[in-house]
Amino acid sequence: MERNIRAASRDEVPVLDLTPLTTGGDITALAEALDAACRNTGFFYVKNHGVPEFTLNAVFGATRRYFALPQEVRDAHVMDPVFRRGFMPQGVTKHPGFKADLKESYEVGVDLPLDDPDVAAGLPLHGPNQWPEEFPWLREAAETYFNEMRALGERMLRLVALAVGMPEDHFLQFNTKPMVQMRLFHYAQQPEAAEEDGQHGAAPHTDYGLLTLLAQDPIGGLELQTRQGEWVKAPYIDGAFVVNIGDLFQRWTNDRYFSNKHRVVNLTGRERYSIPLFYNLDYHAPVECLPSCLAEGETPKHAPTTCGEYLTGRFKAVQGYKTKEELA
Ligand SMILES: O=C(O)CCC(=O)C(=O)O
Ligand SMILES: [Fe+2]
Repeated sequence: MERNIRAASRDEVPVLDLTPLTTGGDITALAEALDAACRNTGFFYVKNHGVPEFTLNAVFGATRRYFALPQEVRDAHVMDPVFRRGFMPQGVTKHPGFKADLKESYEVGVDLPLDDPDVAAGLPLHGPNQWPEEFPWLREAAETYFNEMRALGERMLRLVALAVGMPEDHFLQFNTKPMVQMRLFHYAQQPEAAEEDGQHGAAPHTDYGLLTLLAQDPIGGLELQTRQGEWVKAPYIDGAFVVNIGDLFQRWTNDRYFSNKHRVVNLTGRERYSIPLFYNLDYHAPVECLPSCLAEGETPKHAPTTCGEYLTGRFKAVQGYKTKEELA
């Protein structure tokens, strides 16, 4: 069924050409365009981002292949509760006020060995990835794509720092062991009645972190809320990523940028696949109003926190996450 929702306009979700960032050129104008997009919906596309097309195609191919495996096979790779890497079955993600999301995922992060001091100390969400030995193609494609996207996220840190009026290397100070999370998603076709029933592919939510870099599937399905509160579709643009900002970025900017709600509804009659990468900073990175975002006479709207504390809190609220101590 076609949904009676209009597509976002190019003003609402502009396309930014990252060529100057990719080639080491002058990024001032790009930072201004990003600032304008983030003051509006907080959603934009990026093209000429430097991530090779074959790497993207390979990870989508592996994702389709993985989710075509029998459920029992995937259940054998179910994520470990402490590090949260591996297969996350349908039903785990549940946003307050909605039924559990219909999607299932494979969870990947920054791969840290067990003897890493932060892992050994039990720092939440830090640890090794989990790979099914019998399917080396999954690891191969996912790691290659993760590394490319992590590098893109890191390049974009310069851009977002300039956009908010900070020195270009501001966020790079807190980028030693960033809490980057990638999710390979599979959305089954959703029954039409599900949405009225409070169930979605992904229920309306805001993202938690700094930047989300999303590879969409050509069938579409992502919808976002404009600043006026209208739901619009995020069209598929070949070769471009959808980028949006999350709650942490809203806090850094004292709400100059807004972490906008979005959702996924898949009424296409087809399977949908998507791959978001959530770019965040180090666990202990301070999250408080940036000096450049506090106008005279203004006060910070949010209490200071850290990247890791905030993310851990959101994971607890939405995905039933428990820390190592809580599990013990
Ligand atoms: O699958 C998508 O297109 C978006 C997923 C999403 O919003 C999320 O995982 O935060
Ligand atoms: Fe999201």
